[in-house]
This record gives sequence, C-alpha cells and structure tokens, in this order.
Amino acid sequence: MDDDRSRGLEQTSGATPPVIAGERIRHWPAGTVLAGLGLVFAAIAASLVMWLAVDQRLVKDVALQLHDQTVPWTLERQRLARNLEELRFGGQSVLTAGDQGRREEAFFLIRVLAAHPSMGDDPRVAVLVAEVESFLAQIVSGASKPDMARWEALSNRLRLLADDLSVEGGQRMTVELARMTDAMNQARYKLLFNLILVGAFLASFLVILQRFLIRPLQRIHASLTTLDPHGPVPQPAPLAMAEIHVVEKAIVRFHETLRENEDVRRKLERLATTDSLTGLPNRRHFMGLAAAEMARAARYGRPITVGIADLDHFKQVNDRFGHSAGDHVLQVFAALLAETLRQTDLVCRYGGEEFAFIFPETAPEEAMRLAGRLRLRLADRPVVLADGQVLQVTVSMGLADGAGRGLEECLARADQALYEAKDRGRDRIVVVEAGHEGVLMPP
Ligand SMILES: Nc1nc2c(ncn2[C@@H]2O[C@H](COP(=O)(O)OP(=O)(O)OP(=O)(O)O)[C@@H](O)[C@H]2O)c(=O)[nH]1
Repeated sequence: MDDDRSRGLEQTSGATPPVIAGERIRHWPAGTVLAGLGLVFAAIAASLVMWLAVDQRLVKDVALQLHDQTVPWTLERQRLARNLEELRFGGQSVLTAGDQGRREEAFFLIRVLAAHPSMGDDPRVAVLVAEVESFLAQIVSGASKPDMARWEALSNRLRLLADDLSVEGGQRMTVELARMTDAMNQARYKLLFNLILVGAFLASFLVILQRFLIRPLQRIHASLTTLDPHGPVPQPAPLAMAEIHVVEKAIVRFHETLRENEDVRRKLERLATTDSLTGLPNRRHFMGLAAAEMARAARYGRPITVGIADLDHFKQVNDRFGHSAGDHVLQVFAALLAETLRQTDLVCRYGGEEFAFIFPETAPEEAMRLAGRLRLRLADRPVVLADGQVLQVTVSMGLADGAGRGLEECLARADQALYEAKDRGRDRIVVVEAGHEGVLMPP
C-alpha cells in the first residue's frame, strides 16, 4: 500500500507542467500603464489648450484693436465726412444767399467748421477745406464774383472726399472684423479637432482597460467559479496587465494542485476500500454498503439474502503449491465472482479465503441458484498455476435469508450455514431460511 501511494505521488508530482499561454509576452503593471496613459493624456490636453489659447489671444487682440483704435477712427472718419457735407451745404448757401447779411452768416458757419481741429487730421481734407474757405472768402468779401462752375467742381470734390472717408472707415472695420472672424473660425475648428482627439484618446483608454484589465478579470471570475480539478487547465489571457497575469498563473498552479490532491484522494480512497490482492471491495467497505442495503430492504419489506463462501482445503493449496499459488487461486476466484454475479450484487473479500455476499431483491431460493451457478463454473474451470499444474478448486457456501434481520445476525447465520456445508463434506451450499434450516444442493 505504501509503495502504491508513493508511486502515485511520484506520478502526479512528475506530471508535465501546464502550458501557460502568454508567457513570452511582456505584461505591464497596471499602475505603470495607467500612470503612463494619464501623463500622455495630460500632455496632450495641455498642448491642445495652449494651441487653442493662441487663437483666443488673436481674437482678443483684434477685439481690443477694434475697440481702442478702429471703431473710434471710423467714427472720426464718419464725422469728418459729415462735416465735409455740412461744408458743402454751407458753401452752397453762401453762393445762393439773397443778400450780404445772409452770405456772411452762412460763411461764419463755414469758418467754424473749417476751424474744427479734426479738419487737420487728414491732409487731403485740410487742403480742400482751405481751398473752399479761400474761394468763399473772396466771394463774401466781394473780391470776386460767384463762379458757379468753380463751386460745382469744389462741391464735387467735397462730396467725393466725404464718400472716400466713409468708405475708408468701413473698409478698415471690415478687414479687422474679417481677421477676427477667421481667428474665431479657426478656434472653432481647433476646438472640434481637440474634442475629437480627446474622445479618441478616451475611447482607446477604455479599450485598453477593457482588453487588458476588465476582460481578464472576467476570465478570472469565470475560471474561479467553474474551477474543476478534472476539467481543462484554465488558460491565462495572453494580453493582460502584470498583476492579472500573476493571479492567473496562481490559478493555474492552484488548479494543478487541486488535480494532484484529487488524484491522491481517489487513490487513497481506492486503497482504503479495496482489497489489494483481488481488487474486490474490502470487508470494511463492504460492511458499510451491506448495512445500507439491509436497511433499505427492511424499510421497504424487500427480499434480500446474505452469503459467505470459503474455498475448500485452501491450506493444502498453500502447503502443496506455495503461497503465491494460493494467491493466484484467490485472484482467479475473485475474477469468477466478478463475471458471475449481477451488477446489483455486493461481494467482498471477507478475510483470508472467505468471501461475503449480499444479494439484494433476492429470496434465498434465487440466491441459491446464483450460488449454484458460481459453484458449477468453478468446477468447470480448473485453475492453471504458473508452472502449468492444473488445480481443481471447490467452494462451500452458506446463505441466510436477510429479510427483516440485521446484517451481523445474517452474517452469523450464513457463517453457521457455511460450517454446516463444510461439515457435510464441502463443495456444497447450505441455506438457512426463515423458520427452518436445510441443506440444499443446486442442480
Ligand atoms: N495464499 C494465501 N493464503 C491465505 C491468505 N489468507 C489466508 N490464507 C491461508 O488460507 C488457509 C486457510 O486454512 P484453513 O482456515 O485451515 O481452511 P482450509 O484449509 O481452507 O480448510 P477448510 O476451510 O476447512 O476447507 C491458511 O493456510 C491461510 O494461511 C492469502 O491471502 N493468501
């Protein structure tokens, strides 16, 4: 038994180690991966914010320029244009006034307008205004007669210059606003691009988490909930973070240990319940099974028969042919039992050359027929020893009706019947039935 056990342990400990997929793949620690991804994300986010800030700065500069310079400058141009128009209307009044008083009155307004400081801001305006003022001054002073053709020319130049001034202001504002719109559009596209980039980064982050962390965790969960020592070796995910991989390898080793323990447990169980020479159940194991069968028969009032068989003159076999020949005879007889009895019948090596039986659902008459068949088969098959000698072996058997009785009592009665069979000359079967005893020889 010790040999068997140590042999079994050697076999299990020498088993080929399980092949673990993904051993050659580098597994990164989750902390490093997450910190790395976080740094990359922070760097990208910071660059994107700075990239956006460039446009925001541009928009701010243009807005400031509009507010501080372009709008006041444009308003100034508008006012200048309006003053030129006023000047033109005033000049017209000077030329068309009915009397000298009205002419001087109109010219007074011209002089006030011409003296306005803004008239000096633009050289074109300053020159033209001076020319108009001088032309009108000569008329008002009477130095020259009103020259309508010359006034028409001056009036047209005033109108055109006023138009130019209005358009210039509008043009400059349009250019500035276009710059601002461009910068804002660019900022909008950049923002969109940034959002797509951040979205893509988050999506890949989630994919990495799902693939290298969450899915392997789910595999671990599935492996642990379905861990079966005789099932397939759990295969670690080839792509997983280092911590997960360590746990998965531990599960593989755990599975291997479970399998070894289960193998050893089965071997020990077999050694504890089986007779090593014949392979039949041993007496202790048989007693447990037999007690359960007897109890079941008693509970349901079913027939059951108990038997004990003993090889005849077995001592002589040992003495004449040696102990190993005796062992061989025991093995041959055990094999004969296995092929003759029904699957539901229980048999064990009760001790030495004795065997015990339980025939469930079987009345003594039927058990006797079974025992008779066994006896005849043994008679038909002489045992051939290793050295070629042929040995005729016989068996005696005692049977007891087990209905309504306990196991120990039935075994004792069967043993008694066995002694009876021996007493009466061996190679026979004695049945002890309820109520009476008798010697029965099967046909
Ligand atoms: N070879 C072998 N012999 C065994 C074993 N167990 C018991 N024996 C022998 O079986 C023999 C039993 O002899 P006895 O009890 O005198 O009975 P018997 O010679 O069969 O005579 P009857 O039973 O009266 O027919 C003894 O010699 C035991 O040594 C075993 O495992 N192997």
